[in-house]
Amino acid sequence: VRSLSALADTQGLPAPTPASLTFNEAPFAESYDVGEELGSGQFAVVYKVTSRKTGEKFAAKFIKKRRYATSRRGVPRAHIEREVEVLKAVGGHENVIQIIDVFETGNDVILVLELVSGGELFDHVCAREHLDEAEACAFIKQILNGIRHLHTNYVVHLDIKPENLMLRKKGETQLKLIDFGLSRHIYPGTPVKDMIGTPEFVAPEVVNYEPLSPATDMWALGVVTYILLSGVSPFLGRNRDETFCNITSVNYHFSPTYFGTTSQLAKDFIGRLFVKDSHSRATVDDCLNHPWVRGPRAGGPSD
Ligand SMILES: COc1cc(-c2ccc3ncc(-c4cccc([C@@H](O)NCCN(C)C)c4)n3n2)ccc1O
Repeated sequence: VRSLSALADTQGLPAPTPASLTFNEAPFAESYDVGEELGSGQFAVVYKVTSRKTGEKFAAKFIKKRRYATSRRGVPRAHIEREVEVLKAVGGHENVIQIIDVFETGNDVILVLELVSGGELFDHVCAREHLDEAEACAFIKQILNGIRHLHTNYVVHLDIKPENLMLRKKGETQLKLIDFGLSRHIYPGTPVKDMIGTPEFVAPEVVNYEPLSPATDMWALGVVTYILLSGVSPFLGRNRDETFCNITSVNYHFSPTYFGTTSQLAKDFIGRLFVKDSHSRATVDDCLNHPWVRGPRAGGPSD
């Protein structure tokens, strides 16, 4: 049996990184001063930090390590290593957050990341209720470029939603995809199944515990597009079960109340993503070539 690396070489796939990663064990406090808390999740806290050497500002995501295999607290090391591997594989794209360094302490793994200060796209949309088509299309094009970079590197994000899309700077429109905590490498021919993601954004294959793929991200992009244009969520029900039922039955509508002035092209773009069969769903390249995205007055209503 050839090694995974040799097999990867013949298929032109990126060679898998070694079984386990080692992280910088130099004291974090020797390199960075910790500033304000920016936000927190179930097992992670994000702080603004300052390089003691250069004075440059970064974000530092402190991920609580799971101490025992039987514990429900903290993140298993394999999941942390997977997130670091993915971030290293996709860094360097203008629409994807860049990892700078990784440290490890007794309780945490600390990801040092480029700092973005423009806030979440979610808040930007909420402040306006919804966006006009040209602004929504401009954001969607950036997200598509970021997703194309991921998918070209066999990475699937698996948690695309407005909260995980942040504006690089206040008053600017450049977006960065963050939070790769659920992301993973998925190679052709290696089925991956998992029940993960945020309910209102997950694709039918997630609900049905069927193989995940880059198409799973494309469904979520359809939900993001629908929300940017209308301010409402297409499949959200009164509870989780109703939401899942709406998703598996592809039960959505373009209500005139919210889509009365939306172009047919925009609705067609969304419709190509809300396709139950993941193999028939539009790919990131199909979307980048869609007339709504590429149109003569790209981003403006074209009908
Ligand atoms: C790489 O993974 C992540 C990166 C970041 C990240 C990276 C750069 C950066 N600059 C500023 C911030 C920031 C600013 C305010 C709040 C938060 C965060 O706690 N909430 C972001 C969205 N949330 C739903 C993940 C993060 N971040 N957050 C946040 C969560 C992650 O899981």
